Amino acid sequence: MTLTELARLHCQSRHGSPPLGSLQAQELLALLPGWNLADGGRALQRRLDFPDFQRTLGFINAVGYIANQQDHHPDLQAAYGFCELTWTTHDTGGLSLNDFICAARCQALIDG
Ligand SMILES: C[C@H](O)[C@H](O)[C@H]1CNC2=NC(N)=NC(=O)C2=N1
Repeated sequence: MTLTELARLHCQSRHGSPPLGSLQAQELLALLPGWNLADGGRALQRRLDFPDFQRTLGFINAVGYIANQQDHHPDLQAAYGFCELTWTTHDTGGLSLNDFICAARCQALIDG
């Protein structure tokens, strides 16, 4: 799979599914340069830096649009010039393909 193909997938309900294994997570992580696993492999994370608050907020709004469209929602930490995105799947207690799909869609916002 390529990053573009990953970003074209759609999130699905993961209720009752087990989290991804670490091998699958590592394979998907390889498609997303700049992203890291966090929380003992239960989350996917990236910090994005922006020159000002307006652009930080603009990015967060675009992420919010994706999250509502995909019904998959990130944990967000932000300040004037950065946003840290953390994707994890509450329904599985760890990572799912949904986290990688949403990270790829957010990455596409930056890469164009
Ligand atoms: C009912 C609804 O589809 C679920 O609660 C969705 C909503 N957004 C979600 N977001 C995240 N990050 N994990 C989930 O398991 C999740 N579940």
